[in-house]
Amino acid sequence: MFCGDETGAYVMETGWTNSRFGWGGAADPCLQIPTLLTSSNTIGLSALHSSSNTGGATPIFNNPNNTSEITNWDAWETLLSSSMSQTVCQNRPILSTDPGFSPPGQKETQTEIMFEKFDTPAYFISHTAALSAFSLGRHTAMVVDCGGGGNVATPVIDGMVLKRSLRRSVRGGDFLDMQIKEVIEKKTGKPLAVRPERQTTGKYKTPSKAYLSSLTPSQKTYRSFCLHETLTDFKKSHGVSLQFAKVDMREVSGLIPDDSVYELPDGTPVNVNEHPDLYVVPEAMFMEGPLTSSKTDAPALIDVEGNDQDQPQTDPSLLDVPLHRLAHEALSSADVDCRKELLMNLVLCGRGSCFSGVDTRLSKELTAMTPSTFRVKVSSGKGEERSNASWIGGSILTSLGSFQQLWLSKAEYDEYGSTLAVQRFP
Ligand SMILES: Nc1ncnc2c1ncn2[C@@H]1O[C@H](COP(=O)(O)OP(=O)(O)OP(=O)(O)O)[C@@H](O)[C@H]1O
Repeated sequence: MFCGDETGAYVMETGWTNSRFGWGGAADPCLQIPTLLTSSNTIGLSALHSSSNTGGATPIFNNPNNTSEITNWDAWETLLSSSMSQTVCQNRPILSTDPGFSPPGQKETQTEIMFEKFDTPAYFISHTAALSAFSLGRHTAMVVDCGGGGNVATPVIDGMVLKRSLRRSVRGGDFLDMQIKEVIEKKTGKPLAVRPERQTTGKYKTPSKAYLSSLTPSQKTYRSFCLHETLTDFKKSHGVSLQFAKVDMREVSGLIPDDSVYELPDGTPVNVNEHPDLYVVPEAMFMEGPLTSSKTDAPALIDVEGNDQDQPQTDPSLLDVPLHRLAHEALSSADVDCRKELLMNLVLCGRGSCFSGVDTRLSKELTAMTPSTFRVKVSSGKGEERSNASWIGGSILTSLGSFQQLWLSKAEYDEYGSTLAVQRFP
C-alpha cells in the first residue's frame, strides 16, 4: 500500500498515435507527444531520422495489428524518461493505461521497468476503457474508442473490463487516412504532397515540393509521420465538412461552408464540397461489408507504400466491421442482464471520433439493431475531453482517497516481484 497523504501521481497513456502525460487531479495532460516520434535513444523529429540496419527508426509499436504490444522497450523507456524530465517528475507514483489486449508478460515488464529503472514509489496499471467510462462518471458502460490504430468496443461492468467481450476493428484513424490519401491522389492526379518538418509553416509557408512517393523506403517511419501529420491536419480543418452519407442532412445543414477549400502542402487547392467521395470518407466507419481485402490495406501501416516486406499479416481477431456492428458484437457477448444498462451508457471517445455526427449516427444504427425496448444513449465529452477521456479518467482515479490503497508499492514489489502485477492489474 502506498500511504502518502498527497500522492501527486503521474498519469501516462501510451497510445498508438499520441502519448499523454500529466499530473493526477489535473483537467488535461500537460504533455502530449506523437508516439511515432520516439526511437530507442532519442525523441522528437530527430528520432525519425535515426538510422538502424533495418532502415529508419524502430517505433515503440511495430505491429500494425495490436496497438498495445510494445515491441521496442528501449523506445518506451526513452519516451518515459523524456516526458518525466520535461515535466520534472521525480519519485512519484505512476499510473499507466492498458487497452486490455496486451500480450502476456507485458504488464510484468512494465512493472519491472517502473520500479527498477524509474525508481517509482508506487505503480498501477488501469484499463483504458474503464478510465474512459470513469471520466464521464460511469462505472458501467459500453466504451467505444476510435483511435489511430483501430476502433475498440469494451463493455465495462462496475469498473471491471469484460475482456472476453472486447472487440477490435481495423477501421481506425490510420485506415481513414489511407482512404483520404487515395481519394486526394485520384482527384489531383499526383502523389500526395507532404510538408517536411523544416520548411516554414504558418502564414508565410512556402509550397512543399516533397511527395510521399519521393521519400525512400528507408524513411518509412518518417513517411508514416508525414502522412499522419498531413492528413490529421486535413481532418482537423475539415472535420465539420466530412459527413456521413446516411445522416439526416437537416441535422447537419449549415455546417458545410460554401467554400470549403483545403490547400495541400504543395499549394494544390482541394474543394471538399466538390468531391462527395472525399467528404463522405468517414462513412467508411459505418459501411457494411469487408473493406480491407489485401495486406496493403491493413489499418495501421508503418510503411504507407507497402514496401515493407516484413510486415506482419493482419491479426484474424481484428474485425473488419462497421462501428455499430463492433459495439453490437461486444454487447452480444456480454451477459444478457447487463445489456440494457450498457446500451443506456454508451461512451464514445478517442480523437478519431471527432467527426461531426458520429454519435448521432452510432445511436441511430444501434437503435435499428436492438429491440425496441432497449434505449441507446451515446455520451461523449467535448473536444479534448473526448480525445483524452482515458487520461482524464486516470487523473480522477489517482486523486481519489479510496484509490490510494490499491497502488502496488515498491516494498511489495521488492518482496514479491513483478508477478504481483498479474494479480493486481488483471
Ligand atoms: N479532428 C479530428 N477529426 C477526426 N479524426 C481526427 C481528428 N484529429 C485527429 N484525428 C485522428 O485521430 C486519430 C488519433 O486518435 P487518438 O489520439 O485518440 O489515438 P490514440 O489514443 O493515440 O490511438 P489508439 O487509441 O489506437 O491507441 C488519428 O488517426 C488522427 O488522424
